[in-house]
Amino acid sequence: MVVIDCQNLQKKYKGMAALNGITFQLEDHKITGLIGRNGAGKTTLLKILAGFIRENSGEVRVFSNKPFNNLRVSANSILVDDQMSFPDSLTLADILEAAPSFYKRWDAGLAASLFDYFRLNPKQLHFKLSKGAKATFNMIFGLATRCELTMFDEPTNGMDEAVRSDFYRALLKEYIAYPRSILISSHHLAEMEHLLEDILLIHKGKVVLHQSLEEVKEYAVALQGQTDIVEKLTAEKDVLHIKQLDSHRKYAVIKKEDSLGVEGVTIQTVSATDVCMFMTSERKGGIDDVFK
Ligand SMILES: Nc1ncnc2c1ncn2[C@@H]1O[C@H](COP(=O)(O)OP(=O)(O)OP(=O)(O)O)[C@@H](O)[C@H]1O
Repeated sequence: MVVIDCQNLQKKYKGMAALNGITFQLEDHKITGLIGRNGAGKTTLLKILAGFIRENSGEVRVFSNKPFNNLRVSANSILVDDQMSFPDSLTLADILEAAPSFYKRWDAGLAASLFDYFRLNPKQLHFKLSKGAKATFNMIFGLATRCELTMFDEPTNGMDEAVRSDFYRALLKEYIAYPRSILISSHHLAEMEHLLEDILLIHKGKVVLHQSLEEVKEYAVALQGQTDIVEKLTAEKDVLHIKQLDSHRKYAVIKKEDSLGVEGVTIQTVSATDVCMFMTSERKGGIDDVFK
């Protein structure tokens, strides 16, 4: 079943395009990583999907409904981010108590166990929590809703190493026990790679790549060897990244293809993180280009 359907989605802020024709579909029961550089449009996309803001043009459907101001969408989806706000007068315990009246699949047992594990104080007010404690509470809230569509925007921001690793584990365990559609934006692809089935890579408000993680890992190869041989081999190719290693050796990343074997050149795999970084880089040589 298609949970999210975006067709040529556009969003502008004061005339500047944040989303510039986003088209993709998300099937249910998958964990998808929403990856992109700063300013790529990830938060804007998530806010539109959650129904918080409205697109300027194009089509967006969540559970076949337009999400903006839609009760069916908001009761079955949640966006966990650092802007989640609750009434100032409510303690954390009050928030957890009120949650099931809106989220019908709310799991009070899970919320209570995670709350204890992370040693949160039930009498604390949400707006007074530290950055890390707020991120932890929001994550617990998001998981306990068991919403059919659960979206996280940079959920580990502010969490320490141990909490981040616990979060990824809790997310995976929850997903296995109660499958749902999870869309998670992060700058830390490498550390959450083990969770992901698919990658949705966006750049400048457009989808650059939407593939399974396995396909992304197979997307490119790196050639390393004598400069003239590497240059000859990559002359007609779509080069994603290039780096001069020393006075006579070069490193180049190209789209994977068969029969590249040439003596004097080693062929290496390219990680999903690097594929995403190279495909969204303005310069083929990255930061090195600035110092040429
Ligand atoms: N409320 C706003 N008013 C004006 N411009 C905005 C607003 N929100 C976002 N933008 C702009 O829209 C573009 C996309 O921003 P968005 O926050 O969606 O990107 P992002 O991929 O989430 O970035 P980051 O990884 O840095 O959080 C950026 O150029 C940003 O400056």
